[in-house]
Amino acid sequence: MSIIKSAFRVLRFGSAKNQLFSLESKTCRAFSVCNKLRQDASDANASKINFYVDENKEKGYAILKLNKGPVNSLNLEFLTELNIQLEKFEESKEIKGVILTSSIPNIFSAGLDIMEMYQIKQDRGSQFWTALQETWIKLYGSNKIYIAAINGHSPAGGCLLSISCDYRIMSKGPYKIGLNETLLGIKAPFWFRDTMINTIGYRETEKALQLGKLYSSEEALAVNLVDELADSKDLITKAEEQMSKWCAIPTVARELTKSSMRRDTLSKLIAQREADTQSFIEFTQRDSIQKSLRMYLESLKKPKKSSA
Ligand SMILES: CCCCCCCCCC/C=C\CC(=O)SCCNC(=O)CCNC(=O)[C@H](O)C(C)(C)COP(=O)(O)OP(=O)(O)OC[C@H]1O[C@@H](n2cnc3c(N)ncnc32)[C@H](O)[C@@H]1OP(=O)(O)O
Repeated sequence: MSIIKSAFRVLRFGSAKNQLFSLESKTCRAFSVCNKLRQDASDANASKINFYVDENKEKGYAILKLNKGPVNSLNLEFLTELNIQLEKFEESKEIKGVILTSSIPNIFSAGLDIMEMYQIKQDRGSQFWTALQETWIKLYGSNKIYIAAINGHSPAGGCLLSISCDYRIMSKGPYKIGLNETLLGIKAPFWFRDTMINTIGYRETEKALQLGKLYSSEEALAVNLVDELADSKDLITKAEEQMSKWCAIPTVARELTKSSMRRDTLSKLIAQREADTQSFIEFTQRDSIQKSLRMYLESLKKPKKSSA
């Protein structure tokens, strides 16, 4: 059961009951829009393996490895598949927690697939944004323990995935993490911002978001964007050690505590999902934004200087 649902339970007889049930029904409507997409995604991607799941039911946790080459960029189909998997974890009685990592060396996730924002039709854009909202609500609102084992670069949407987890361990190395949206000419959505504030505090977020700052792993540790650094070869072992520690905490007390910390941030998006999607569509259709995205895409496609 998700944090949102348990929040409804806890407050069932309280004065917030009507407001929360209205939030829940809005959420359910938005989720049902995704049902057909889910079916399409599972049909279309039956032959592709965009992530691996390694479940250790004896120990009570799973390892989810993102595997969508070349850079785990998040497009509609990938997000839809991930949402199905997150739901399976949430419903599992055996799985208490999930280690989220990537099978692609040096890359955790390059964030949102920029092609989902560039010259995209309104319908697709709307489905894409709804799927992204759902991923965040499921991850940030999960009752399970999520530990991010960040094995490489984690910009923008990759950073959002990481900060939606409960604990972050990052590989030592020349990797970057942060919300760099302003460098693409766009403003980070309020729920990206709020998740960042909840992680590193207001002042640091204000600087980081305006500058589009990408932190090195050492800098990320210094501002609590990540909780721990590890040598690449030890990353998963360290994540498993941490997971055992979290799994040993009394479950209901931990879940209620997590829920109480995250409920307000989640409710803010849930109350205005449709308006947020409209803002995304309106914003990304602006000529100035399309121009910025085109320039950014071109800079990504430029041949890289040889290191030799
Ligand atoms: C009123 C307000 C309303 C709200 C408005 C909302 C507006 C939208 C808000 C959301 C915005 C942003 C969130 C995002 O996540 S945007 C994505 C940001 N990501 C990045 O900036 C990362 C870009 N990528 C990199 O920096 C590097 O690729 C890397 C991750 C460091 C890896 O480097 P590498 O050298 O190993 O690989 P590289 O050669 O660069 O890339 C390989 C190929 O992959 C393509 N690619 C990389 N990143 C992306 C991406 N994010 N989307 C799509 N494609 C990507 C790259 O172009 C290469 O392609 P090719 O092989 O040359 O064809």
